[in-house]
Amino acid sequence: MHIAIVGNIGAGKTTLTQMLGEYYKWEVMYEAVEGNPYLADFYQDMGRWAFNLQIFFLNSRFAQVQKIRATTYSTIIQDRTIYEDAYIFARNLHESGVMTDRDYQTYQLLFDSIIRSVSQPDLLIYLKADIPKLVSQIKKRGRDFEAEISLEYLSALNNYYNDFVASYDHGKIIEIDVNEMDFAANPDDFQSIITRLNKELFYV
Ligand SMILES: Nc1ncnc2c1ncn2[C@@H]1O[C@H](COP(=O)(O)OP(=O)(O)OP(=O)(O)O)[C@@H](O)[C@H]1O
Repeated sequence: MHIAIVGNIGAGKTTLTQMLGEYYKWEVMYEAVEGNPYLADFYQDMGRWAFNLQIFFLNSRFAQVQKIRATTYSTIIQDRTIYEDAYIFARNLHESGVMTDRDYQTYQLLFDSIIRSVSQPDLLIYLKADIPKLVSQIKKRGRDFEAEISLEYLSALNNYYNDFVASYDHGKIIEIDVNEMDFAANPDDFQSIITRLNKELFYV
């Protein structure tokens, strides 16, 4: 089974991926942040590095979905999906004028070829958070290269996330509003997520 957590920067995907992986003994797949050759440069100069970063993420996410496809014996939980790269991040970079038309077209042609051989996740878990929550979590983790992320960027991404979730038709999706939650520190919050997942996955 393939389960994936989707959500904006700072929504808490990585933490929840790790916690659910431990709880259910699922295999976990994180996104490439440490050792990502473009991410820090991208946040310094988006226009220069947008295309390079998108190609890097697309390739790394494609490698993940191929691995997930080849894994038939266990459940895998994935931290962010290939859909978010294309339908949210790349689309936003193009529509905000950061990525040129020709780069975006090249990206899309590659994405279209790739997506034909990608199986959809069995379940998506969308962590929905408003801007103040995202900002406070980004600040809390204190990555230098994320210090300059603007409110406009976060809020444009949130709009694309809402569109994406509203029109998602590749499979099941559940939405968890995390604005008032701290599932890392509060066991009741984590339990409420487990209860929802048990219902969804195991009908209990
Ligand atoms: N396709 C993409 N285009 C641009 N930036 C991306 C893309 N995919 C991921 N990123 C960036 O890579 C970093 C990923 O960090 P991380 O794995 O901690 O996830 P996150 O998005 O911060 O979410 P969370 O806090 O929910 O785990 C973030 O700065 C994120 O914006």
